[in-house]
Amino acid sequence: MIQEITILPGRDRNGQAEKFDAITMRAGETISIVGPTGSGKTALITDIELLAQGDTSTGRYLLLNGQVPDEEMRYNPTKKPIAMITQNTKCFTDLSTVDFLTIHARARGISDPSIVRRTIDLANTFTGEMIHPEVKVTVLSGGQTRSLLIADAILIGAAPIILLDEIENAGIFKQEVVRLIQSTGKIVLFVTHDPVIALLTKHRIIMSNGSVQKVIAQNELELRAAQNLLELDQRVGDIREKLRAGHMITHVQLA
Ligand SMILES: Nc1ncnc2c1ncn2[C@@H]1O[C@H](COP(=O)(O)OP(=O)(O)OP(=O)(O)O)[C@@H](O)[C@H]1O
Repeated sequence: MIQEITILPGRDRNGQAEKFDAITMRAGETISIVGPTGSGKTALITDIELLAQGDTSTGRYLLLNGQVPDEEMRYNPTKKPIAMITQNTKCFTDLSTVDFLTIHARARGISDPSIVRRTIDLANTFTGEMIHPEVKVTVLSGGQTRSLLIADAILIGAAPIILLDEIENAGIFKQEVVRLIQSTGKIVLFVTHDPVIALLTKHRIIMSNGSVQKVIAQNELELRAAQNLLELDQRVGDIREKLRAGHMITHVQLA
């Protein structure tokens, strides 16, 4: 059982040693990774995905439960404790959504038949475009695919660590994702440019020039700011959904 994952420092893009001792993330924690374009966010999350052992461009090392992970954990997909979902993650299989989830649930030894419906229902709370159970996974939109895979990772997948790389950009209700994911007991990292996700996560890793600059813990003030931003974001989201559905906006909705 993975209780914690630790990042040990490597080098920045100029080859200088990173200035932190170790970052340990524990089960049930949400962490965002923020920073300007090109600051090394994807490189950091990729180090975690690969369970790097000084063998990537950053020279970082990863520990699981304080130990060097064994080769099986790194290279055997059935043992790997990490699921990564990016903007480019797609399902390549000629199956309907319901069949795809049924096979995954069977492979994971889950016998409760309601798991498939619950996973599709959960995915539909993350996306404004309803996923129909009989639709083929290959024809799902980008937002639907990410919603389905996140719901699948939460309810069916066994991976205790979930990495989400810039999921916010297409048709995803990200506040729902953060809210629901916080109660799963998993370690979840979001690479994000989105202030709502950044403020809702318990910790925030700040990147610059390929290195970790600091780690900020969520505080009361930021949590309140997040709530205000969330209300604003909700209103923007409502208007976005109306526009997507072809409606017109009245000044009352903008007030
Ligand atoms: N510590 C490092 N050492 C060497 N190269 C690095 C390091 N960190 C990042 N890089 C390289 O710098 C480039 C930009 O990094 P990366 O793609 O991770 O940035 P990003 O913050 O994810 O950017 P974006 O917001 O545009 O997605 C990549 O080619 C990456 O391999």
